[in-house]
Amino acid sequence: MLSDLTAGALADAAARRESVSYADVERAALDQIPALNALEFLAPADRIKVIAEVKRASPSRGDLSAIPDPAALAQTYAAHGASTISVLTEGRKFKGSLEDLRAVRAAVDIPVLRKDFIAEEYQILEARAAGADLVLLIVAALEQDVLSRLNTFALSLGLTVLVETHSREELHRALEIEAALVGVNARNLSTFELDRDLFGTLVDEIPTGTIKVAESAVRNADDVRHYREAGADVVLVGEALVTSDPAATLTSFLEI
Ligand SMILES: O=C(O)c1ccccc1NCC(=O)[C@H](O)[C@H](O)COP(=O)(O)O
Repeated sequence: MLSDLTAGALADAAARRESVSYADVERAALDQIPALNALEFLAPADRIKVIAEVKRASPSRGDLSAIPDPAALAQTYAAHGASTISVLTEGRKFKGSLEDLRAVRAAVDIPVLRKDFIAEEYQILEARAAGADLVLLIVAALEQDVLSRLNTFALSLGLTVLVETHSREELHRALEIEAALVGVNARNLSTFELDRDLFGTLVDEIPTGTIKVAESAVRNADDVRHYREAGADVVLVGEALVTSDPAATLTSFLEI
């Protein structure tokens, strides 16, 4: 499944490249105002922080929410305490786009993450050109040399990298590239099963000073508490926000 998602994302990037060349997107990326330092926004604090996601649909859950105005949703998230906005830009299964990312970027003054299946430099340039401050790199989708190369490339553009892991081996690969922002995703990308305890089994191996993000499977405030008690600095939440009153739900998450 992950290889299909990545192959689809690469094919879509290749299609966009027909009209926007590498040189064009590089110029647009370098013309942007500097990226916000997401590590400052997500730094450990005496309360949990939330990366709030703009998520219309997913392979595991199908359609979640139409989200006619992603900018307005992002403004609601920001107004109710989100520290960063995640925008799913994958079009085939998640019904997202770079247009969503641009709209969100223009609407909020907190960091914006391009959440996609990134496997080449062109996609990172697209992210920066659209105003992203962070990109996601999924360890399971990348050979170690490619992970390292893309991480270095993203950092060179001033981006922050969220390095996503699903196992001890992947976590060690993330630490090998000295990731400053490490995510443990509860969703098994082959079976889509959720394991809220995975974060807790890996967290002790994440060094002090590294920001620890628990990704996926937050459905209510108890789940946020569970991740917080296990040691999460940040939770990344999609479905629970887009399928409810996002202001009330986010407020309840930040009260724990
Ligand atoms: O959400 C999916 O079904 C999915 C399937 C395959 C790869 C990635 C997938 N989701 C991306 C994410 O990581 C989540 O959108 C994010 O962590 C939020 O998860 P949730 O709060 O459970 O919606």
